[in-house]
Amino acid sequence: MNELTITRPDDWHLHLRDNEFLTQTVPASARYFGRAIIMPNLVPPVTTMEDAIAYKARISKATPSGSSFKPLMTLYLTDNTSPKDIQNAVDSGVVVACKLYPAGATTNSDSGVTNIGKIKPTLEKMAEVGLPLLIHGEVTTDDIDIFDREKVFVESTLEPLVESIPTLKIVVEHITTKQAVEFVMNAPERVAATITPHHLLYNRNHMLVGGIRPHFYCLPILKRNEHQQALQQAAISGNPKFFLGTDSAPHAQDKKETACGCAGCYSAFAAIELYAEAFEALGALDKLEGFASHFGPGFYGLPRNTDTITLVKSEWQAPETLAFGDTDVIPLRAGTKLDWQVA
Ligand SMILES: NC(=O)N[C@@H](CC(=O)O)C(=O)O
Ligand SMILES: [Zn+2]
Ligand SMILES: [Zn+2]
Repeated sequence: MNELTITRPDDWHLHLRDNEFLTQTVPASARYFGRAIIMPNLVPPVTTMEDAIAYKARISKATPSGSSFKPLMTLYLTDNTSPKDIQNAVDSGVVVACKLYPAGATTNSDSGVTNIGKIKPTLEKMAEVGLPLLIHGEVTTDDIDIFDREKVFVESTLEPLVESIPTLKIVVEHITTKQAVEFVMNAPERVAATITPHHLLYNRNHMLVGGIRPHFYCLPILKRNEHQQALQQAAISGNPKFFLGTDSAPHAQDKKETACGCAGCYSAFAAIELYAEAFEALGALDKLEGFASHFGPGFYGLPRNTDTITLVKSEWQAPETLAFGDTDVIPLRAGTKLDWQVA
């Protein structure tokens, strides 16, 4: 297949950062994504409906004229997020979900939730009003190995949470293990997962064999190839619980190439192109449209986009660097050949 036309896709997990960065990050995603779930881990985080409205306005200002790109805003849950905050968020009509970062789990998660038990009434309120809970699913305790943090979170936190609030919609974000795949597959219909392009295309060997490659460092960290294979099978399965979320998370080059580098891969410049490559390698290009364009809106209860985009098989080279505020970001696959382009 040399050409593929699909319903316009959406990105259900995206970091746009803020202020001077928006002029680069927003046009990159607005190029062909219809909508995106905008992650709230700014400094300070987006914790109130007012913050979300103001952030949305800054994103809209950076959206190219003529683009129909729609940011879908989220709130960052803290130990202090109250049921009233949830009600305000829903009433605003701007917030479509709330994000749970276990405190200390990832970039800008210091104000995250220290103990899920503390916000049970808030989560119950979310269930009542139908707001999905988006979860960075990793435990953070020192005694748990970084490669096991998602697996342990599934057992210790997700399984009891799904039971304890029987109507709460949950997205396990950026899953990276076969345990997470199995958990989501066996969970009720109200539980889904996003899968990133980098976790489909790479495993920890790509990051660590022959030299350490900081631009593959993200959280949850790349795992063994058997986990990569489980994610690939989930993505091409046609199961609507698994859908596209890039977790495109740009950091300036000097924040990645340093003694203690930040976690996050920047993929938004070529996201659907990278997914197409991954699906093609699995002989499953026919499954891309469901994953990228149908299952996400289905889960969120939103209409599908009504127009299409066309992917063309035609080799090009990913840029070595891209502008990022007054610095640079090194994109995923910098300087290498990509097979697909959006016409
Ligand atoms: N995925 C990452 O490695 N980093 C994300 C945060 C996140 O999604 O966990 C970021 O904001 O940089
Ligand atoms: Zn995360
Ligand atoms: Zn993320």
